[in-house]
Amino acid sequence: MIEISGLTKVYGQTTVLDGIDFTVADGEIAAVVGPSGAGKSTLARCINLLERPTAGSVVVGGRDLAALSGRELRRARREIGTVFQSANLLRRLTAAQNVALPMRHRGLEDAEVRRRVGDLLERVDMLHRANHFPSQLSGGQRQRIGIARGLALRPSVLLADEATSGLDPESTRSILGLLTGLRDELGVTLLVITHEMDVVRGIADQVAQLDHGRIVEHGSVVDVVRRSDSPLSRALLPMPPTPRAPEGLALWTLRYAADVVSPFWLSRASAQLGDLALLSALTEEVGGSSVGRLTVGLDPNQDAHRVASVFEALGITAERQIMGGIGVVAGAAGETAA
Ligand SMILES: Nc1ncnc2c1ncn2[C@@H]1O[C@H](COP(=O)(O)OP(=O)(O)OP(=O)(O)O)[C@@H](O)[C@H]1O
Repeated sequence: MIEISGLTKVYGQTTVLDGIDFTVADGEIAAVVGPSGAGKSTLARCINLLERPTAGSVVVGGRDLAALSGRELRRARREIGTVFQSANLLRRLTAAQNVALPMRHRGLEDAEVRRRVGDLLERVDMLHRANHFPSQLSGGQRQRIGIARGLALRPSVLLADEATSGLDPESTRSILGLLTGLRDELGVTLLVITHEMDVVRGIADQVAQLDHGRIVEHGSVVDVVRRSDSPLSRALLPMPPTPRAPEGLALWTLRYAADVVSPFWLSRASAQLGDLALLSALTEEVGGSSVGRLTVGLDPNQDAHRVASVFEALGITAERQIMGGIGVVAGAAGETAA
C-alpha cells in the first residue's frame, strides 16, 4: 500500500509538487497522468525516495519513508521496485547480469542470485535471451528485462515511469499484460506514470490527473469515464466524432458502464422517450468494465430535464448538445444546467 499525504516538493523558488494526497491500496494498479512538466516523474522520485520531499509523508507498507534514514531507508526502499522509460539497462552487462545487479549489491549468495535470476527471466518470458546484451534486444524485450530487474528484491510496490513510452502497440500490450499478471499473481501494487491514455484504459483501477503539481481530478477509472463534463473523462475516452444532426433531431451524448446498466436500456429509453435514432456508438473495455459512448437523436421538443432524468434512472449520463457544444448536462452524475 502507498499512502501519500501532503506531499510537497520545492526546487528553489519553484513548487513542483503542491500537497499531493493519494492512496494506492494493496494489489491495486493506479495511474498518474498529466501534461509534460506536471510533476509526474518528481512524484515517482519522491515515492522511491530518490528525492526527499520538502514536506508531507510517503508511507509504503506502513513505514513513513521520509522519516527514515540510513540503513532503515535502504531496507524500506527494497519494498519499491522501479521501471523507467527505456529500462536504463547497463550496456556492457547481459540481460541476466542486469537482473542480478540489485541482488549483487545487496550481497546475496551466487547460488541464490542465479536461482532468482532464472525465475525472474522466466516470469517475464525472457529466459531465452538471458545472455543477450541490451543492444541485441528489442525495446519491448529491454522493458521486460527492466521489469525483471525491478522485481529482483521482491518489492511489494512497483513504480513504472513511462515504461511503455516509445514501444509499438504490440509490445505495449504485452508489457501491460505482464504488469497486470504481476498484480494478479504476486499481489504487487503498481503505480504507473504515463502520458498514454491507452495504458490507463488498459490496466489501471484508479487514475489521478496531475497538473502544476496538484491532483486536479481523481477516481476509479470506471467512475471517471462515466463523469459528465470532465476533462479527464474526455481524455480517457474521447467521444466518437459527432455526426451532423439529421433535420429535426436534438443530439444527445450518452455515457454508461455496462455493468450497472441493463442490456435492454435502449428499448427501455425508447419506450419512455419515443423514437430514438442511434447516430454513433463506441463501446470499450475499461477497468474490467465495458463502457459505452453514444450519440443519439431525439425529438427536440422533449423537455431536456425529463430526457436526462429518464437516462439517469437507467444509470446513463446524458448531455444535450447544442450548436456543437454541450447545453444541458445531466444524468447519472447529477444535474446541472449550462
Ligand atoms: N532537480 C530539479 N531542479 C529544478 N527543477 C526541477 C528538477 N526536477 C524537475 N524540475 C522541474 O519540475 C517540473 C516537473 O518535472 P517532472 O519531470 O516531474 O515533470 P513530468 O510531469 O514528469 O514531465 P514529463 O512528462 O515531461 O517527463 C518541471 O518544470 C521541471 O523543470
